[in-house]
Amino acid sequence: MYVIYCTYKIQAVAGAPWTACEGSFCSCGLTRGLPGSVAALCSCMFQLIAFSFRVPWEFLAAMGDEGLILNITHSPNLNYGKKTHQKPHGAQKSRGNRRSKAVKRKLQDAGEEPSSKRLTPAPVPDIKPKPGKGATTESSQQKTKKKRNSGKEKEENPKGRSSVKTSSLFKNNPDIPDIERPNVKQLQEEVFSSDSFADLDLHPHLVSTINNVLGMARMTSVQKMTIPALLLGKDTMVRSQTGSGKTLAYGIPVVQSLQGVTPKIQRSDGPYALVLVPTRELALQSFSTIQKLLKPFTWIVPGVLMGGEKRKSEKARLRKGINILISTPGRLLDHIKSTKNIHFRLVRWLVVDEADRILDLGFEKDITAILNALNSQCQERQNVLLSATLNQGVTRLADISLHDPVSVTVADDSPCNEKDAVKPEAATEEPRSFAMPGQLHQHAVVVPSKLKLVTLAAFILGKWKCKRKPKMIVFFASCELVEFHFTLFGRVLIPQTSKEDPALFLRLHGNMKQEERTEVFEQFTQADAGVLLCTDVAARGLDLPQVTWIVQYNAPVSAADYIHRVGRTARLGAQGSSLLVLIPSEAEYIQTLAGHKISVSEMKMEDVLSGLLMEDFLKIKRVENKKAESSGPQAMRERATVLQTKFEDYVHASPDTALWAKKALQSYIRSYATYPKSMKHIFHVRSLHLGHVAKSFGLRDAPHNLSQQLTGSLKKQGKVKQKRSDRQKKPGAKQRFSDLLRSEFASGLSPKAKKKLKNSGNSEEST
Ligand SMILES: Nc1ncnc2c1ncn2[C@@H]1O[C@H](COP(=O)(O)OP(=O)(O)OP(=O)(O)O)[C@@H](O)[C@H]1O
Repeated sequence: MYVIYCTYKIQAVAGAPWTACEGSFCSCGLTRGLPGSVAALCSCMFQLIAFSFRVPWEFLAAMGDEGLILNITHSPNLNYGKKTHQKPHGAQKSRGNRRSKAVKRKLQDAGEEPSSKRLTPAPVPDIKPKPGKGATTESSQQKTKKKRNSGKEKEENPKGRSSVKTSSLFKNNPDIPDIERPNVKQLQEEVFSSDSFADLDLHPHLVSTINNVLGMARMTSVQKMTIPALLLGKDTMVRSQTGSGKTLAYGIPVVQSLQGVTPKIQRSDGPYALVLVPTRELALQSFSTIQKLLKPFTWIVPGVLMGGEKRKSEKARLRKGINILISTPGRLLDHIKSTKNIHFRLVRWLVVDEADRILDLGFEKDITAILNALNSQCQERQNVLLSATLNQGVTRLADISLHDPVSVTVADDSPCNEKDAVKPEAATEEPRSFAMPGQLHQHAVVVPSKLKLVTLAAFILGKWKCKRKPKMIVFFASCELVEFHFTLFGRVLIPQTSKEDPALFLRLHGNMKQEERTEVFEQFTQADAGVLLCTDVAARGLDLPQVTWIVQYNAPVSAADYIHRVGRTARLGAQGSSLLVLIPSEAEYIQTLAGHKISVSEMKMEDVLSGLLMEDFLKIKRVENKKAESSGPQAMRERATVLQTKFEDYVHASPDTALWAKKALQSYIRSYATYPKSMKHIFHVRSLHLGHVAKSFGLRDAPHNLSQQLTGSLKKQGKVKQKRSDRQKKPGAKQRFSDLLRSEFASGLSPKAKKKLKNSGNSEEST
């Protein structure tokens, strides 16, 4: 009775949980090796002795902390500089430790880091793929854990130190490797030529439209080289840097040739020119440029066909007649198969813009079918292929579509540049180097996974504080990732930016309805500042004016994609900057880029995070007149931790939001699995630390079973592959699984499109 009384007293006096005292004594080795109940009894006795001899509670608590078994709420927080205590030898075999070892094992199974300060070692819930189930699956144990955790996060300790405990953001991170930056001389192009459009043999009304409606006087280099070749009737392959004016390079000759057709073109004649582009937004943009050029030639009717629009209204427009038809390949093929009125008898031009991308997406079959339909109805035709990154795939397309082509390449690819270039193995995949805009300042920042989310947020907030607000595009690997960050930033960051001028976040991806996509595209085009979160759907061809920053939060799958993404800024001689975010295991990617003559300079993570020092909402409130530090590495780390805690609080506010974050994490892992073989030595799922990656989704723990679920699905796919190969040779199931998961092109497909995708590997982009 006395023992119980004293124990009760200790608890009452010190407010300590019984288990904590037990932990303290167990950890100091006095009860080592004793069976559980005996150890507990002995612990009581030790407490009794401690109480009788007035052993200070701090001492007991310190012992408990040394043991690192159970959390006693006295420990100071944000102790970044302080070394962690070593576990006393005796603690190894204590009951508490035995239990924590099992938990560690479980967590390690799920990819979680073994955390020494975990409060309740309950396993975190599995990802439930079915929406809405999350709310019912949380066990009471987890709820208890959450309750305790949230108490821990918010607490202010009596010594006046703030307690931001959840995010040990700056501990246990891998070292950031020194970035070796090879001496790379990028390929450069002269953007403008000295020649004017009036120097060409064009219709005077066309020249005045270019000068007065489009406001252009001088030709760009690519226009100077391409337009004359096309006016001579040659098939042409055009490669020049992003934002160099390739649209007009083909648009002007097409309009010039069609306005001179005699007798005059009738709307009901149907198509004279066919322009194929990979995405809907690019279709709209190209349509708008052609429409402007046609201003003085009102009898020539342009039109656009693209996925997401109503087929019925497109059929009606086709019936009335479209003379310059701009389309995504899938939708055109759709009409070829199902629309009676479509014919190509009079087609004189075939233009394939972003030709390499169209083939990347697996449209080769569609393109071949379109070419067959064209060839069967018209023989005399001029063909043009264009891209900033023409590759071997396009050479194949050129073989089947071009006759004796002229090749236009603006960049000075002289051998003298070659000696500086580094050629890693991966470069053999894409043997050519491509020109980059000269005024583009490219940076890369290497950030541990745990800090990735706060670093991105810090970067956006830091730029938003600048005098000139940025117009920024942030690229992600999938629709789910775009949605996740759009919502998270909208909820956590927007309320904190100034009331008069809140950050404008927009998002664009393939899972959105077409009307919404078009609206966002137009809104961002017109905006002076804002942050567009998007997938690669916005990477190609889009001419969004005055974009100042490109951020690649997830590395692209190829150097070509890198070039097109960064090519959304620094267009036509303007200034622009880009930032590539990499985790330490991905740092080698910088050398791969160097192999393609792409030179990036390093930006330090600390410099990005220091942007948080300007954010008052991240100041830590301290009690007892202790002033929070407002500068220096410690203050920067504190604020990063506060921001991370805000993200975590939002994510863990309900089971639904937690489930939503887990799904985003899952999408990230899946997208990671789709990097091509040649890049797997850098981007391999195995090199990801799930526990750390989870932090970048505001999750406090790696979802249990995530890795099993993923390998499970791959194994399942593997079995399907095995069965298939028994029956017939088909493209690998794993490959198709990868294709399905890849970027936004794989998600949100209509059942019909999914079936199509299964059969041919095509994307919904063109349908
Ligand atoms: N001669 C010119 N003078 C001034 N501006 C021009 C000229 N030619 C094109 N532009 C403008 O340059 C911008 C980029 O043109 P465009 O989109 O055709 O580039 P691009 O080479 O197709 O880029 P990408 O490879 O990214 O698709 C557009 O805003 C266009 O209006």
